[in-house]
Amino acid sequence: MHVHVNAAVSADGKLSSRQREQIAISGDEDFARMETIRAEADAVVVGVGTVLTDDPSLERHDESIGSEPPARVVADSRGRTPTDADILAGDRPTYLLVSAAAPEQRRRALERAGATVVVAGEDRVDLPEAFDELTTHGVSHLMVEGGGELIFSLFADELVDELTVYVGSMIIGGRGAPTLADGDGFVDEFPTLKLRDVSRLDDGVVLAYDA
Ligand SMILES: NC(=O)C1=CN([C@@H]2O[C@H](COP(=O)(O)OP(=O)(O)OC[C@H]3O[C@@H](n4cnc5c(N)ncnc54)[C@H](O)[C@@H]3O)[C@@H](O)[C@H]2O)C=CC1
Ligand SMILES: Nc1nc(O)c(N)c(N[C@@H]2O[C@H](COP(=O)(O)O)[C@@H](O)[C@H]2O)n1
Repeated sequence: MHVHVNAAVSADGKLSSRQREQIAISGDEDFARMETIRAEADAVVVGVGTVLTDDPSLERHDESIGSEPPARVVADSRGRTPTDADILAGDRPTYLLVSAAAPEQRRRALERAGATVVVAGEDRVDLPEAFDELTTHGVSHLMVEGGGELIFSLFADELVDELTVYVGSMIIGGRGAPTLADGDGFVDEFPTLKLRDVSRLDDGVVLAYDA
């Protein structure tokens, strides 16, 4: 499976503010670029932290791009996704990746709301195992939109093939504000990237890396 992480950060590396509400860091051109990456993907994944704060639809907003809208995926160890979340609306498949710690009642509620529940891992979603399961559902190109906890785990599990980051011209600040890769952080054996391209967009830059 090809895994492409795409996100937007402020000039000081934040995904959002300490209040964790959604902030438009991207301008119109970068949101359009994000749409083209969504259109190339078989599925788009976010962590449940992003579902709880942003309630994204992961819709293709511009229907002229691409043919088949991507499926939606949430990494959600305990099945905390609300059953009325936008990510469950409509007919496209939604895969809820949960761990064995997700209460049976929550799993059933999410299935009733239309999700396909994939169990992988004991206490936390085992991402390599869950992604293997997604390939059996036809997902060979996966876009990751965030947030920082999920992105860190993907680097820790060496699952990332490609990273594109829009760096917007604003400062958000705050030691508790999410960054591109949060989690426990690396103290050695830092993942290294190969810079492939740098381009100006809106009032910022897009950095494209191979991982
Ligand atoms: N600027 C941007 O491009 C984007 C910004 N965001 C922002 O990111 C913030 C949310 O990010 P986070 O709080 O970091 O949450 P997150 O979206 O990364 O979700 C983390 C949650 O995912 C679940 N999870 C299951 N298995 C996991 C695993 N193996 N590794 C890691 N997590 C796993 C856990 O319940 C964990 O708490 C929000 O403020 C949102 O607005 C989110 C997406 C894009
Ligand atoms: N690429 C990007 N730039 C920003 O400035 C952002 N705030 C985000 N946030 C993420 O975009 C997604 C929006 O989803 P919907 O269009 O509502 O489906 C979602 O993943 C946000 O967290 N991204």
